[in-house]
Amino acid sequence: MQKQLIKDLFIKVKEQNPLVHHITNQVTINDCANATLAIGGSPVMATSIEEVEDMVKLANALVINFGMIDDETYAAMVRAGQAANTKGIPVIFDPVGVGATPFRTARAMDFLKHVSVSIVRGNASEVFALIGGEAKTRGVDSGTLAIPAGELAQNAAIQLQAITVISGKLDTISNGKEIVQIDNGDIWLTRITGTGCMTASLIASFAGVTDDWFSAAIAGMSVMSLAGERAKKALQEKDGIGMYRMKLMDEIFLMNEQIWTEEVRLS
Ligand SMILES: Nc1ncnc2c1ncn2[C@@H]1O[C@H](COP(=O)(O)OP(=O)(O)OP(=O)(O)O)[C@@H](O)[C@H]1O
Ligand SMILES: Cc1ncsc1CCO
Ligand SMILES: [Mg+2]
Repeated sequence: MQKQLIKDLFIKVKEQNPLVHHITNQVTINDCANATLAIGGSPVMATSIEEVEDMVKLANALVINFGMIDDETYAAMVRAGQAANTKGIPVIFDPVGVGATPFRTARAMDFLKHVSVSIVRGNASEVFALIGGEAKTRGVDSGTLAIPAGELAQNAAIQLQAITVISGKLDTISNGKEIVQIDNGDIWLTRITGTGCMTASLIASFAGVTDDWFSAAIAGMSVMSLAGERAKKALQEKDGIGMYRMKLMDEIFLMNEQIWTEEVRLS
C-alpha cells in the first residue's frame, strides 16, 4: 500500500468524474447519490432489468447493495453484474443484512456464483456470513464476533477472490496478502443509517478511476471514517445526529489529499 497512490485518487476522481451505477436500497439511496457527488463522482440509480446493461455500458463502476432485495431487483443485479464483468469495470458488493435471514444469505451466495465481485464492503457479521460463518447480523447491524477482523478480512479476500473491506471501530481492508487497518471514525457513524452504504459509493467512485482497487478500497473507507471523525469535532454544543448527518456530507465534500495525509491513521 502506497500513500501517494491514494493521495492521487482525490485529484483523479474530481478530474474524471466517474459514473457510478448503483442498484441499492430505498432507505439510503439519496445519501449514496449525494456522497458520490460530494467526493467527485457522478451517481446514477437504475434498477429496471431492461436498462441495466445499457447503463453499465456508460458506467465506470457498479455498486450492488442488498439492503432491500426482491426478486425483480435481484435479477437486475445479476444482469448488471455480468455486464460489468464483461466490460471489466469494478463491482462493489455491499451484503447488507446477510446473516440476518436465510433468504439474504442464500441470495448473496447465489450472487457470488453468477458475478465476479471486485470489492466486498460490509460489517463484520455480514462478511462472516458471506464466507459461510454462523453469523448473527442484527437486521442490518453487525453482531459481535470472536474472530479478529484482520484474519476475517484476509480469509474472506482469499475465499471470495475479492478485496474485502470490513467496517467497524477499526476498519480493515485486505487483498488476501496485505491487511490495512484504519483507526479513524466516531461512534456516531453508527447512529445514522447509511454510513456503510455511502462507504461503498465512495469506494466505487475511487475504483472507477484506477485499476488499483485495493488503494480505492482504502481511500473510500478512510474518507468515510475520517469525515465522520471531523464531523463530530465540527458540531456545536446542542447539535444532535441531524446536524451530524449534514456535517458528515460537508466533510466528505471538503476532504482532500492534504487533510487526508495529515489526519488518516493507517497501519
Ligand atoms: N464502534 C465504532 N466506533 C467508531 N466508528 C465506527 C464503529 N462502528 C462502525 N464505525 C464506523 O461507521 C461507519 C459505517 O460502518 P458500519 O460497520 O456501521 O457499517 P454498516 O453496518 O454497513 O452501516 P449501514 O448498514 O447503516 O450503512 C464506518 O466508517 C466505520 O468505521
Ligand atoms: C435500515 C436499512 N434496512 C434495509 S437497508 C437499510 C439501510 C442501512 O443498511
Ligand atoms: Mg451496511
